[in-house]
Amino acid sequence: MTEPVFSLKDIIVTVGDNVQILKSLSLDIYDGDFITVLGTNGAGKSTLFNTIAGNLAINSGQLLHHGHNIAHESAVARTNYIARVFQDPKMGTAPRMTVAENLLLAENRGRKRTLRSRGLTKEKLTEYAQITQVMGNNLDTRLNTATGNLSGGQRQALSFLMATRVKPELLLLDEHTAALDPKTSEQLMLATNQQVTQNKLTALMITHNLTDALKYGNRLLILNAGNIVLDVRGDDKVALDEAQILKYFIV
Ligand SMILES: Nc1ncnc2c1ncn2[C@@H]1O[C@H](COP(=O)(O)OP(=O)(O)OP(=O)(O)O)[C@@H](O)[C@H]1O
Repeated sequence: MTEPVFSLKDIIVTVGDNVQILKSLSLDIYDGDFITVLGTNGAGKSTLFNTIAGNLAINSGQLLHHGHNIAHESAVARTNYIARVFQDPKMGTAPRMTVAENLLLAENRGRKRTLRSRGLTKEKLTEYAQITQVMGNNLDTRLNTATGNLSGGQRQALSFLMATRVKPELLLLDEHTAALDPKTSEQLMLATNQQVTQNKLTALMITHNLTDALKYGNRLLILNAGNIVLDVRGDDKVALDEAQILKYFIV
């Protein structure tokens, strides 16, 4: 069987007075997995992402990347192979820089100075027009606009493109469509699915939208009280419905 790209083994995370918020959580993430992550408020979904991204220390257990324990690696070091898109459109982009400048910045992430691209050439701008056009929200007409002047949907689409400009080994989507109006949210979700499947990205997506969780991805997780209570993939996921999912939403 293929080795997982990331493996969480018996992860315990405690806060405050020894309160466990992840309780011996184990999870193997395989190349190409597109996993939707559900759970009640406070179930531990963002804590799981913070743990994987290195924003929260683990108390015990192992976090393996291709078999190597990265639990003590800094969050900054992990950005070389893990990318994240947050719920808040203001995060993930530099507001005073233009769309094109932000994309160039993302492209240079993790590269040595000598390998950096030569700046915003005509060819680059043509390439950026093509990749932004795919997002279907006129971002391609705003390449020279300061990011702070974009709509929330355009800014989230840009955050997504930046997170995936250099193909990450793991993409963490943290309710990235939740702050958008229904139409814009659906548009970004469709573009997300297209990009994740076409580019064979490995991704975890937290959502409170049961329809999206069922519709997208090859695998679905439900967290409850700091642990995984359901982990289904393939045909088992296809066979799930909202009523079955809701049975796992125990507060
Ligand atoms: N740094 C922290 N200090 C104290 N408690 C924390 C910390 N981080 C998370 N928690 C607590 O851990 C629990 C899980 O929080 P988490 O944010 O992971 O839940 P969630 O599933 O993402 O919820 P939501 O759907 O509301 O975003 C909550 O009870 C939260 O209050």
